[in-house]
Amino acid sequence: MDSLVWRVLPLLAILVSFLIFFYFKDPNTAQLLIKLSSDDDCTLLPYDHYWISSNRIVTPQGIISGSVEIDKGKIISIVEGYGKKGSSKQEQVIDYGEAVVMPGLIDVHVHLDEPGRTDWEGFLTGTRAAAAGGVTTVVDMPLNNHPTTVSKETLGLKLDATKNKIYVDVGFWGGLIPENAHNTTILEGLLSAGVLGLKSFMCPSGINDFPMTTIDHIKEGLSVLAKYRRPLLVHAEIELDSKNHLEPKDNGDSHVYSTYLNTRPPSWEQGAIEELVGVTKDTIIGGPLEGAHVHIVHLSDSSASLDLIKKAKSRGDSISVETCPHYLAFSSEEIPNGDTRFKCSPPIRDAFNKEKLREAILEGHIDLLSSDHSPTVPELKLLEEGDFLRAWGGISSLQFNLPVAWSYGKKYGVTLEQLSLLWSKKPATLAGLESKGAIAVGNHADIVVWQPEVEFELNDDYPVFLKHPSLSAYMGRKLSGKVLDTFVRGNLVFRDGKHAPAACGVPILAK
Ligand SMILES: NC(=O)NC(NC(N)=O)C(=O)[O-]
Ligand SMILES: [Zn+2]
Ligand SMILES: [Zn+2]
Repeated sequence: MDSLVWRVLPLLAILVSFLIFFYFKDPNTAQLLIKLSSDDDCTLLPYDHYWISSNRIVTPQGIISGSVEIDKGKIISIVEGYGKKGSSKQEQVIDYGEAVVMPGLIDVHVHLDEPGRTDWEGFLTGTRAAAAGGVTTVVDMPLNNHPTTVSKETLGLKLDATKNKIYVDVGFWGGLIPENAHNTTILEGLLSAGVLGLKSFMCPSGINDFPMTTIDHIKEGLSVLAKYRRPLLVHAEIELDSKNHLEPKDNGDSHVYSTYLNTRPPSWEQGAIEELVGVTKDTIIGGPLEGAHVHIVHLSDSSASLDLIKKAKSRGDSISVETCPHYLAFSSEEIPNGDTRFKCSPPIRDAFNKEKLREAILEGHIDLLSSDHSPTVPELKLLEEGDFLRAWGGISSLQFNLPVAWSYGKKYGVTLEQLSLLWSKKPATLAGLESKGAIAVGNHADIVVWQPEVEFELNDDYPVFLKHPSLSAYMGRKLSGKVLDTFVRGNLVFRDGKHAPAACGVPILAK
């Protein structure tokens, strides 16, 4: 008997050390090995009623020095005066000193690609990266996943795929494609099932089961959306005929960025937006499409396209526009030959265009920022070949939204209050997330705590949680703005490089 115990014990010890090794080596593997389910595993904090104090809390009324009281996931009071917690017991106070306490970022343009293309990204990797970057809510695009999210049933597949995998809250855009634009039953089914709005392409999307829509499909979609009071997001580029193309430079060498840039001129964006504003005129109060809203995603052209949007806004159209950090950080002149990490559509344009986009942000003509995080696998990004014409278009950036927007934005005068409008309040409004987007009493305690002054380099030692870190155009850059802690509905989901043991984000469905 004794000898049996002595034989089993070492085996048991080996098994336990194996489990411990995998747990600390790779938390994803740990999730597969050990089923974690308790509520306590959702948060790195041992209590659910606590205060967060800081000298720099970004609120809708400005930056205050004080404390935010959180109870069971909600903000229940905000007290001005640092060190004055409003409670005599003050049992649980997290004092962040000079670190900035800001509403968590809401990224309304993220391609998580699950189900169907989890080798590109996925709910687990994407939302872990989001949490590490202070993004507390993402809204997932209806394409690159397979099948695309174009019906109640395909939304159901998305929801199934989120189980135990989302570290932050996730909403969903549904797809508007010719097939459902003509079929109100499918479209209403999708909207009733809870997508926050619809998304369509005015040019080929690169995904077979996500065909482009004409302006007539868009009108049909808007008339349904008007009833639900939810937005239509549009990839606004339209393929114009060859006479509108600029002459290819550099002999059409596909390893040179300008060759690709010339294939998608600003007139493609202008052409699409011209058609759109012809329709958004009907969204004015009292108009036939009152209740509908058009949101133009990832605007790159800061000239005529932006003018059209400004004019439509001043006329009272229900229209908004986003741009992405890569259009504010990079310019075409700097993109090295063959570096396909920078390929996206619409393309990154020249430095003059970038400056105009920056001005438009400061002047309030651009409503919000989003990442358009759209990764793929290395084989399709063609880094080895460096072929801009054949490589997949999409920038990988979700984890770096905050430090990138801050590092490049502060140089031209963006303030913390503006950042929180562009990344939290306005995106919450677009997506209809009433309890998110601001540090305000009654709201979800979705909070990022970060140090704007701390600099770091995105090198190989930096903990990147994206599925394919090497595909991000930001690798190798020096940035400022280190995320310390991320709270999602009061759960501390990320602290100083480490995630909570379990994924307790929730799917957000519109009612
Ligand atoms: N299928 C995509 O993910 N496309 C995306 N690609 C980019 N932006 O290059 C997009 O949002 O258009
Ligand atoms: Zn797009
Ligand atoms: Zn996109």
